[in-house]
Amino acid sequence: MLSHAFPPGCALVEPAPAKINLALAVVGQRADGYHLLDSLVTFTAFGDRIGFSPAAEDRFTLSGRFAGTLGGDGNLVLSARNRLRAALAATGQAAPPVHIHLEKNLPVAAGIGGGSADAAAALRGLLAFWRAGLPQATLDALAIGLGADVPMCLASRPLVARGVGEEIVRLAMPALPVVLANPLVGVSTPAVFQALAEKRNPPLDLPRAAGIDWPALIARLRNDLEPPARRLCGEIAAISDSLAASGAGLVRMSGSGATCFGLYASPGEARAAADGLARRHPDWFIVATTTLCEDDGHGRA
Ligand SMILES: C[C@@](CO)(OP(=O)(O)O)[C@H](O)COP(=O)(O)OP(=O)(O)OC[C@H]1O[C@@H](n2ccc(N)nc2=O)[C@H](O)[C@@H]1O
Ligand SMILES: Nc1ncnc2c1ncn2[C@@H]1O[C@H](COP(=O)(O)OP(=O)(O)O)[C@@H](O)[C@H]1O
Repeated sequence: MLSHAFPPGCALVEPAPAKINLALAVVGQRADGYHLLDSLVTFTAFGDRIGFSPAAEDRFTLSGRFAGTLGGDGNLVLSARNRLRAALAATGQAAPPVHIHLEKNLPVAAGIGGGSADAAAALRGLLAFWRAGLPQATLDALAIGLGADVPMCLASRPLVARGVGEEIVRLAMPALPVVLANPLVGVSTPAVFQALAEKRNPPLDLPRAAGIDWPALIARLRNDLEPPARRLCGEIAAISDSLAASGAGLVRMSGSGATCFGLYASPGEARAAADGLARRHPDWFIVATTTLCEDDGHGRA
C-alpha cells in the first residue's frame, strides 16, 4: 500500500528496514583503522520507505518525521543512485531519470543503520525500477563502497556480519517482538569506535545447531560498543533503564547507539510497553515492531 506521503503515480516502493545489532563483538582493527566485527543482526518491519517514479529529470524529495534532520545533498540515496547508474552505464544498461522519494521514519545517527538501509533500498529499488541487473560481485562491491553496513542492509534478513561488514552469513531466526527507543541525541559512529579501549575482544559464541532458544542466546551475548557509547551519551542509561522497567526480557544497545532495543514475550506486550514509554517520554523516539524472518526479508541480494 502506498502512503499518501508518496508522490501520486509512484511506480515502485522499496522498504528500508531498520537494522538491529542483537549482539556485536569488536574482534580487531584493520591497518586502515576500520574495526573487524562479529555481529548478530536482524531487521524490523518498521523502517524508512523509498518510492521511485519516472521523471523528465532526476529529483529527490523527502517526507516523514525525520526528513528535516537530513540535507538533500550528500544523502546516501543519491550516492547509491549515482554509483549504480555508473556501474550500469559500464555494462551498456539504461538508467533514465528518476524521481526518488525518501520517507524518513528512522532517526539519524542512531545505530539502526538508517542511512545504510536507505542506500541498500535505493540499490534494490533502482535495479527493479530500471529492470537492470549486475553480477553479484559488482553489487557487493558497490554496497561496501557506500558504507560498512550496506551489505547487511542489502540482505535485510537475519544474519551474522563479519569483517568490517562485508562477510554475510544468513541464518534462520524467528520473528521477535521488540521495542526500539532512542533519546533523539545523535551518536557519532567514529567517536564510539575511537572511545573503545580494547579492540581485540573474543568473537560471539554462536551455536550452529538448530532449535536455538534465541532470546536466551542473545541474552548471553554482548555489544562491545555499549560501554564507550554510554560514556559519550548519558541518555543511553535512561533509555536502557526505562525499557527494562517496561517489562523487556532483555535490553541492549544496537550498533554504536544510542538506540536500545527491548525483547518482549509477545507483540501485545511490546505494544503496551511502547505506549507506556511514549506517554512518559514524549520527546523520545519509541516504536514497537517485529523482527523480519528469513522469508519476509526484503533483500534480493
Ligand atoms: C557500528 C555499526 C554496526 O553495524 O553500525 P551503526 O552504529 O553505524 O548503525 C557499523 O559497523 C557502522 O557501519 P556504517 O555506519 O555503515 O559505517 P561507515 O559509514 O562505513 O563508517 C563510518 C565510520 O565508522 C567507523 N567504522 C565503521 C565500521 C567498521 N567496521 N569499523 C569502523 O571503525 C570508521 O571510523 C568509519 O569512518
Ligand atoms: N538517507 C540517510 N539517512 C540517514 N543518514 C544519512 C542518510 N544519508 C546520509 N546520511 C548521513 O549518514 C550518517 C549516519 O547516519 P545513520 O545511518 O542514520 O546512522 P548509524 O550509522 O548510526 O546507523 C549521518 O551523519 C547522516 O548525515
